[in-house]
Amino acid sequence: MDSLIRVAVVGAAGRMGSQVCRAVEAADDLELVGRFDVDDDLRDLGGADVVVEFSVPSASPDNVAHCVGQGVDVVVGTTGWDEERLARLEQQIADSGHDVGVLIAPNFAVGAVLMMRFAEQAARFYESVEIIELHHPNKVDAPSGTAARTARLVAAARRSAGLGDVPDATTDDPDGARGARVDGIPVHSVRLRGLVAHQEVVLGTEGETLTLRHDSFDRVSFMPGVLAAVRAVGDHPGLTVGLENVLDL
Ligand SMILES: NC(=O)C1=CN([C@@H]2O[C@H](COP(=O)(O)OP(=O)(O)OC[C@H]3O[C@@H](n4cnc5c(N)ncnc54)[C@H](O)[C@@H]3O)[C@@H](O)[C@H]2O)C=CC1
Ligand SMILES: O=C(O)C1=N[C@H](C(=O)O)C[C@H](O)C1
Repeated sequence: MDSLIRVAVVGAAGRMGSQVCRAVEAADDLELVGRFDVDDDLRDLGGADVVVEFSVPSASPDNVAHCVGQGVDVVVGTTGWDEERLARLEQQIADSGHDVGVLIAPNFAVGAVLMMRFAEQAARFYESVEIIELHHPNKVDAPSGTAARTARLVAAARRSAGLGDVPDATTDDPDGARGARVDGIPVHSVRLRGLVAHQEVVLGTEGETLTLRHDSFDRVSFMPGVLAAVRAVGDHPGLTVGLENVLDL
């Protein structure tokens, strides 16, 4: 049998981190060698081959930079990776002198990845599009990373197709009822006890609408994607954004 992949988890005490620890322990080809959370010294990362990072947006860039500096591949699920952060990370990888791979995915659920792809494909056929993301009320960031990425993919597809702004006659919205705009696409965030992670992409044109919806009812839904990324990241040196890159989509 090939040697086991040694995995450490950063953010191990959190909702996602603890689920990842259980998934790694249950996998025959992986070995859990470290659990790190806030205030732990990451040092040599427990001798890990791959780190899985699910912490908070304010801490993730430093944690990932530490792993890169140690020459350890990283799978990142934490949100908040805007263009500026990604550019800085790309430079850190280039400067590290290590042939290291970093895979960042805003959503590891296969259905969510497909939803993003379908939304991108559908975008050019519809004049209107809005995104509604719905999450548990303990989530600290809004809009969700998934919604932000979906909006950017849809906006790029619309631009390629020569579509202009989404139609919207609103001139009077003192309470922000029309939601946020990400790359010109309206995004609405709902926080509700009982939910886990959900998103709708609603597209409309004359006489018809199309609704794409994905629901994660349990955090186990993210685990096949996380484990696929752990197994693949060593074959993807440099920075990779999106699980679709290891799913052959
Ligand atoms: N990509 C994906 O598929 C998914 C991404 N997420 C994202 O993952 C992140 C974590 O989500 P949850 O687990 O629900 O949050 P959580 O709040 O349950 O867990 C975060 C953990 O990070 C720890 N932490 C805080 N500062 C740290 C530091 N400096 N170093 C190491 N650990 C630190 C906290 O103590 C906590 O244990 C969020 O950004 C969330 O949006 C969540 C679900 C799926
Ligand atoms: O915080 C969460 O729970 C989730 N965060 C990610 C996001 O912001 O898109 C992925 C998923 O939606 C769950």
